[in-house]
Amino acid sequence: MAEQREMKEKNPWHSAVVILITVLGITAIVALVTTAVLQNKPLLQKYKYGIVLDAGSSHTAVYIYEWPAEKENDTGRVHQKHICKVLGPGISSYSHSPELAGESLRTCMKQAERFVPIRRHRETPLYLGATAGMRLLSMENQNVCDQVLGSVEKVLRSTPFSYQGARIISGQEEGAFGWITINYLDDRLKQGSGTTGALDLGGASTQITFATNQEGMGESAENTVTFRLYGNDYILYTHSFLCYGKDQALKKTLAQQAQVGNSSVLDPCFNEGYSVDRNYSSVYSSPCIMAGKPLETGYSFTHIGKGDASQCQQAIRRIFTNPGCNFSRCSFNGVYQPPIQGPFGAFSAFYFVMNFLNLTSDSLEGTREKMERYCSTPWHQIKQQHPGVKEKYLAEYCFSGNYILSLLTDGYKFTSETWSTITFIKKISGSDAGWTLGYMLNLTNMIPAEAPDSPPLPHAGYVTLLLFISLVIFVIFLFSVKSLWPRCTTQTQII
Ligand SMILES: Nc1ccn([C@@H]2O[C@H](COP(=O)(O)OP(=O)(O)OP(=O)(O)O)[C@@H](O)[C@H]2O)c(=O)n1
Repeated sequence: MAEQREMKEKNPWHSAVVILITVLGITAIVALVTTAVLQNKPLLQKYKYGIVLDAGSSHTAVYIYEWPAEKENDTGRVHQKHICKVLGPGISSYSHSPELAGESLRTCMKQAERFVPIRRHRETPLYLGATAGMRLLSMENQNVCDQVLGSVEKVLRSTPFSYQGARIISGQEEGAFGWITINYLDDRLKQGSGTTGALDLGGASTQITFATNQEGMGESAENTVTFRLYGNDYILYTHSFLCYGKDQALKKTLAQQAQVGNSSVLDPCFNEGYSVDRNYSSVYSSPCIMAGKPLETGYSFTHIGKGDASQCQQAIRRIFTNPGCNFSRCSFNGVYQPPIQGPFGAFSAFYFVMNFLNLTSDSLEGTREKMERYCSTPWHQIKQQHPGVKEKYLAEYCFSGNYILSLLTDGYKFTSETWSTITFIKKISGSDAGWTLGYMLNLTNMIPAEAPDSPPLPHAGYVTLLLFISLVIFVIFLFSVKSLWPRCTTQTQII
């Protein structure tokens, strides 16, 4: 006790300073920890929304997208919240009663009102993009086409959303925005790493799009699209083949097998035992089949299945014309195509068909074999094996599988080696592969041309580092303070 008293007398501030430093230190640590915890606690996230209607040739789908309000430029942030499939056919099928085209959208638009919070309705952009069905209708009858667009516009304007327009998008846009969608969802754009090509098969058109090096792209300006995204330049090859979607390709194949006047058509692309009465006018009812269209198409015929995959592919090959290639290389119909550069994502009907036929992970040879087997299976057996599948789809799968084989190999020149670079996909990270997301990202400027500046550390890392460094400084400080009074401890220990 005497020594302690002696020490206090020697260092009158000792106890007070040590207590003060300890209190300040503890207070600082508590403050730092509290700040770190508060900064990192999950915030109540606010979301924004965008709606895109894909008015395709076979049907219309309404896509609702959602993204965190504060982080619009972060790759992969926008995701599909909901999809509503409009009942009935695509809007181009309402040419006889255009006003019903708009009416057909009402149910899905009501659904959209429920999926987007009311307070966001007014600011939610709403777009409609029509694809190949409307491209064909505009070729057939521009006036009716305008009436159909007017009818959908009227209904979309009556919704509480921010209507931004209904238009027919070009085949080039359809291809390029499909490419943006899959690469955005795969998080490849911000990384600036290699990209994935896009293969899209619809009912009335099909698109092929892939990034390629500059060499050779000067050959065909109409097949070139350039983008600068997140500070990276992309030169894309893209082509849309109108009339080569799978429904129009089926009509083309049937038309070139049918001879008007014949009462039956024996079709290798349909299963044996399949037999349906059709009218020739249904085959020729498209601007895609103008060539060879007879003046009188009022006859009917019986469409009979023969079930032969090899013969079917021969028939399909004849719809790809070969008028000569004016470029260094072509795909088909004299269209320029540089050497394919994979990997590729194949979506829409590419996926529906190959998924149904269980062909999403087979080699090219395996695919050919399975197609032979599928097509030679009698129709009654196919129906028995797939009782839940819509009969129209079921009947067409032999044709559709062979068409995909032929389009990819005879058309786009995929080989046994490059076949494995194709992945058949429906969704990526919960969002459908297709042009709609890319279209919205582009129109809302959500993908910047330059990479946004980002701090060197993420927020959580920054707070943790700050806390750690502060603790180290505090500990060093304590040790230094302790060493300022060596005699206190030494003297106490000696006694
Ligand atoms: N389960 C399904 C769903 C659709 N389909 C077929 O897939 C094609 C439709 O693909 P989609 O991408 O929806 O085409 P659309 O947008 O309607 O056509 P386009 O882009 O050419 O306008 C149609 O032939 C349809 O019969 C199919 O075979 N199986």
